[in-house]
Amino acid sequence: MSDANLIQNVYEKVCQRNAGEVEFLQAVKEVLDSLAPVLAKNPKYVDAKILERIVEPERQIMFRVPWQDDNGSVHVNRGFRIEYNSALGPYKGGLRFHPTVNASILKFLGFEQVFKNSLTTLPLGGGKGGADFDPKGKSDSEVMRFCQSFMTELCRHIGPNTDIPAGDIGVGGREIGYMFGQYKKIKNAFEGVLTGKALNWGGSLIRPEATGYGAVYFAEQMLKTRNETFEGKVCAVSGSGNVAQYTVQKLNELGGKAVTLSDSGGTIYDKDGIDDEKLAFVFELKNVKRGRIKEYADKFGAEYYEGKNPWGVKCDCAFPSATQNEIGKEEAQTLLNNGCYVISEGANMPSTPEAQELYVENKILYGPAKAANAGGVATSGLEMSQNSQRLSWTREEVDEKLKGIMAAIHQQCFDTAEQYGQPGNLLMGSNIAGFVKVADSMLDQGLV
Ligand SMILES: NC(=O)C1=CN([C@@H]2O[C@H](COP(=O)(O)OP(=O)(O)OC[C@H]3O[C@@H](n4cnc5c(N)ncnc54)[C@H](OP(=O)(O)O)[C@@H]3O)[C@@H](O)[C@H]2O)C=CC1
Ligand SMILES: O=C(O)CCC(=O)C(=O)O
Repeated sequence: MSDANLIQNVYEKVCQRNAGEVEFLQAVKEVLDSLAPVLAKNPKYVDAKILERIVEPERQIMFRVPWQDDNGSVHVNRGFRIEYNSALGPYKGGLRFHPTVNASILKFLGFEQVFKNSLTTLPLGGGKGGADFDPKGKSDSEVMRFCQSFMTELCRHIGPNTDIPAGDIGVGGREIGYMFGQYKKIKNAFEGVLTGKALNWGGSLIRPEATGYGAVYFAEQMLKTRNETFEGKVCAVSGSGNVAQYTVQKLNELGGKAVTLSDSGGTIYDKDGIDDEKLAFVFELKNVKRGRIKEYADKFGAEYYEGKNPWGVKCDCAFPSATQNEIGKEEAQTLLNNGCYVISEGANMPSTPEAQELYVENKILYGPAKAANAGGVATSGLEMSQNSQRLSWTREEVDEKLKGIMAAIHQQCFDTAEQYGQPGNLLMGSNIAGFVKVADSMLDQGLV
């Protein structure tokens, strides 16, 4: 059978076994579509059925999460942990609390995480988890009770050498704190079982900043290949949560001008730029008051586009930092028509396959999610190292390491794309470079 046919067969089997899981199937197809030249060079992967094994999660855990609201009413949510692949190290990846969470979304995220973590060069396997719980509009006490109930079950499955969750959409410092407290109480162990912890009790400097900073460092590396910098570049950023906030902060520091932010209600457009003072308002609005981005427009007289995303705004660079499939073919074409030529994905799988095809065809500087947003999990890896050594590194030390890791990831993707005859195609480069290390480790470890 030809390698292309083998890949098609594997994909069809995944479709049959995971019928209707559209996000998961999309993520699998993207990786498989890059792999024919790797199989041609490495028949050992075919013989050992690496593709058939790598698409299947090692373990999928689903559980009931009962909790009580402030009025005493009982609610039941569904919790998950997908322990996808441990060839490179313990399972590592975030937890998402959002009403749309289901097995398909967490399997796509877990699958992506395997290759992303491989690119970081750190010893991290891949996993993801979460619940269809919506923290929006809930009191702190309700969020705490939910987190405690979630961890009461999850704690059986995780540990500092087994599986180390972190944050993602809807899970920030507050939620990590409540979950850590419950884990410690049940296990009677103060250990590095979660990352994204607060500094006082085992967190790392720069972890909150890392995903956003990393996406900007990655874009900086892409610009460097054309002898350019961020100086004067107009940047569109989506989302207004953790990743978006620190993306804007780093862009400001490097001379870029961020002009948009968004949430599920709409987009703000500030043609003068979201400077550090305005960004401080966003930090307070989103992380303390937990308000809507529209209030930025009210406060600073910026434009507000109700129900719209930022991709219609003229920009040089785009940083999708909200959620999956937020840039479709039409939005991608609009970005290109408006002169955008740098896309660095802070969110996971924010571009549809049709949008990705346009980026590659037009040879723009495209940093795919599993490479461009790997700074978050990489810094989680640095948090784990500090926990193991009972040490805390300085802000400068962690930031330097993050910068070095992002440059190394870019170089790996760039070199791999060249090696496989597709110079500049970092989509292909990231998929192949991420895959090869995991595949080789699976071969080393036998049929497990
Ligand atoms: N945190 C991390 O370290 C990492 C995060 N990522 C990815 O980055 C992205 C953002 O995560 P993060 O910043 O942590 O999450 P947050 O919860 O802090 O922020 C998410 C932001 O995205 C918006 N958003 C979420 N869903 C939608 C939607 N369906 N439509 C429009 N806007 C939406 C939210 O708006 P609203 O409040 O209205 O829902 C909010 O502004 C995700 O794709 C995540 O997987 C990737 C690597 C690491
Ligand atoms: O820091 C981590 O472990 C998880 C980060 C994450 O969820 C991601 O990279 O998507």
